[in-house]
Amino acid sequence: MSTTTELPAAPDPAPPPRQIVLTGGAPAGAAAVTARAVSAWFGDHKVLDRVSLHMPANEVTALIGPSGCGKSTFLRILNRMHELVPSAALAGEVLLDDQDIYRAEVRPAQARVRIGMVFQRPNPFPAMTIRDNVLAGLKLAGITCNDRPSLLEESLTRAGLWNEVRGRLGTLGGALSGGQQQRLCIARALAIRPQVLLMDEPCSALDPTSTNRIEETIHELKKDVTVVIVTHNMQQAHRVSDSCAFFLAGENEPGRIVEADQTEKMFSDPADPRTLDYVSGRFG
Ligand SMILES: Nc1ncnc2c1ncn2[C@@H]1O[C@H](COP(=O)(O)OP(=O)(O)OP(=O)(O)O)[C@@H](O)[C@H]1O
Repeated sequence: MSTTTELPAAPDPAPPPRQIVLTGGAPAGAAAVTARAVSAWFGDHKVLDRVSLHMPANEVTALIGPSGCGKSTFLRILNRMHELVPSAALAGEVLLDDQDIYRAEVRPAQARVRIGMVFQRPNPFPAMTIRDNVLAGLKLAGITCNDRPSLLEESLTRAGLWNEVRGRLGTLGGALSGGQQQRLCIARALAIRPQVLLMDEPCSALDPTSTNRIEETIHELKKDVTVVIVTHNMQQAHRVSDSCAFFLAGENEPGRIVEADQTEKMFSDPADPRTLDYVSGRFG
């Protein structure tokens, strides 16, 4: 006797994931940032003197050095925020890949779409929902998105927050913990898909567990964004960065870079003894 066995029907192939398309934003992919002979002033107070530094694409560069040596000023020059201070002036060039972000035809807002920033204190819009916080930058930057729910999920996932908030996207951003608020701010910065993310002491207001989460996030981020981070925490600089630049200002002198190199070299065998003294906690 012969029997025929019907093969079960093959399952339908899963539909391909819909591609999220942003219109009016930055070009895709991380970009390198190069500062050439950057000097900066507040009024007649010169705070940086001819700082040159290359920050490679898809890497994390840490800016380290004692308080007041100009790290934050340098960071703010990299996305044209320095010029928001009325007395501020600067000289030199900042190249994003090979284009000067200070050339006449570039509007500051355009530069800030390509080079996002996360600040020391989490600054979500407290009365806005988590969803609206993340997507807030699109409207401000004049960017449209074909699939906002997917962009929301993508941004929160990249910021390491999706699993914690996926069930309460309509609740207020101000109700999250400090560490979650900082990751919400990272998601907000990522939602417009910048090529570079600047982080100014992003963990200094956070507990060790939240700090750890943000460091993990930074590791993930460099796959598709260049990260430049200011940190006073030498262990953090060592853990998260590929290269470091050590800033120092003498008394009544502007800040300068003493040395910049691969992080491992800076922490184990720096060229300048002042770098070793600083990274090993002997001053600053
Ligand atoms: N808005 C401002 N107006 C005037 N001077 C300023 C302003 N911001 C910074 N400065 C001065 O510029 C110098 C460099 O400050 P900056 O904040 O860049 O240093 P920093 O290395 O980031 O310090 P910290 O590690 O303490 O944040 C300091 O002398 C500071 O007082």
